[in-house]
Amino acid sequence: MTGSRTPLIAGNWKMHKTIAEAEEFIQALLPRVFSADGIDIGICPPFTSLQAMVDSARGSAVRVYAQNMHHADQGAFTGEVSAAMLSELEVQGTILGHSERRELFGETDKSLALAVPQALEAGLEPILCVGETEAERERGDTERKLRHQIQEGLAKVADDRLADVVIAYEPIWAIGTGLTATPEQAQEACAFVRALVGQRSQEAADRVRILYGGSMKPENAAELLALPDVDGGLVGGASLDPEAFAAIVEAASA
Ligand SMILES: O=C[C@H](O)COP(=O)(O)O
Repeated sequence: MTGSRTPLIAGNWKMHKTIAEAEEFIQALLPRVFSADGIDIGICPPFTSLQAMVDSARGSAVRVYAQNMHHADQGAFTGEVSAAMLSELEVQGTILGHSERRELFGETDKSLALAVPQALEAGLEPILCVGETEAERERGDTERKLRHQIQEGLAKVADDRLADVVIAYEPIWAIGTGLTATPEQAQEACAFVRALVGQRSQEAADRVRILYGGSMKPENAAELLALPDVDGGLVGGASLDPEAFAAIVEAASA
């Protein structure tokens, strides 16, 4: 992290927590992060808990993000929600292109290229996820994959809006596996992502926030968050527990 970029620690709950469980979580989290200064804290609950979390977190340091959004204004897209529907809820933003969405629900770079500017236009902060599989890393294709995902995903974003996108580097082999990228691997990939943004605009590259995601937990957070090109974390499993999540926020404040 560098002093010029505000760190963001965002918890992606995936398909976990009912409204009652989400309420219990936020009531336990708020006093634990009360004094976290200069850190943006985000939670990304399922759609069903968004309104309740926005209401409960109002006035606190915690911002609420959705986990997904469709790129169209409206239409026959059963099960999807639009940017306008999310901004009406007063959420801060939304995750886009999580590897689980890409792998299990067929999301493509092409559809994400439409969703990212759509979110920005609606006043939402997109968290665009990118990352390589284990096989891609083993055959030396990490940079090629990241280049493709970043170039395509940001293709329709104007240069002067690039820094309003948050990018999450999540090596797929580290998600939910307990395997974490080494600090060298995380730094190398995040620096590469920043350089890709720099090919469009150096100013944006200096300002854009790049998160690391993949088995981040209290035990490894400080080391990862100290890396110069890692500006925060997109936390899965460890974000389900208020104590563990608060400890990661604490590591970002150190
Ligand atoms: O969005 C979060 C990531 O998929 C990381 O999940 P994880 O921390 O459970 O590995």
